[in-house]
Amino acid sequence: MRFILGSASPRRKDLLAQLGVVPDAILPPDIDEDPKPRELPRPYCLRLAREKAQAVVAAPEDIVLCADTTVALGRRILGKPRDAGEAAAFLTLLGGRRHQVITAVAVRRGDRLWTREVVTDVKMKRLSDAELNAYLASHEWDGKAGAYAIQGLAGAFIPWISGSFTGVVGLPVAETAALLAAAGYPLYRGDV
Ligand SMILES: Cc1cn([C@H]2C[C@H](O)[C@@H](COP(=O)(O)OP(=O)(O)OP(=O)(O)O)O2)c(=O)[nH]c1=O
Repeated sequence: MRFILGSASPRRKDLLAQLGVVPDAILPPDIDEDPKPRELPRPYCLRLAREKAQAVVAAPEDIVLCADTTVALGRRILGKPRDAGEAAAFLTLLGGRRHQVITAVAVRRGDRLWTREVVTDVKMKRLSDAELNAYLASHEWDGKAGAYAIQGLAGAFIPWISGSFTGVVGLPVAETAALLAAAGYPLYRGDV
């Protein structure tokens, strides 16, 4: 059995390391991440995690783990911003409100698939022009759903969350441990 991380995200690799899991291979899937017309954030996020896990080529005994993180403002999906202008628009929408960060995790072994979704409520303060401009200049928004990363400078904008911090960063470690155990990954055996 090999453990394959199907993700290009360095955060996901680091969060797995927190569980003592080191991938034998990293094979990021390349799927179309466009939402379907009128698709809601939770079904979208779960669909993407599933499609990522199905897209990774693996042997039947291998365990594949993929995830997707989506920022939802009501029914609206805020994906990864295309440029600084879109990042500014996202952060302006999120500031002064509560939103949800959904992370769906999919673990596949052969044709069996285990999934979990974790939803976290996040409150972001309204940003001043100086805060917004400094954040845009940092480029930390690049490649992040909703145009921010709670684990970096944007932590200063987030006074409150309810849910899973690791879920917001990209991989909820408690739920991931449970999925890996369900798939037969030898998590708590020191000899692997
Ligand atoms: C909201 C938020 C998102 N993110 C990141 C996690 C994800 O990497 C990214 C959302 O994009 P994803 O599409 O979930 O993941 P990815 O494209 O980075 O990697 P892959 O599909 O190969 O697994 O946003 C943070 O790092 N911190 C945060 O606070």
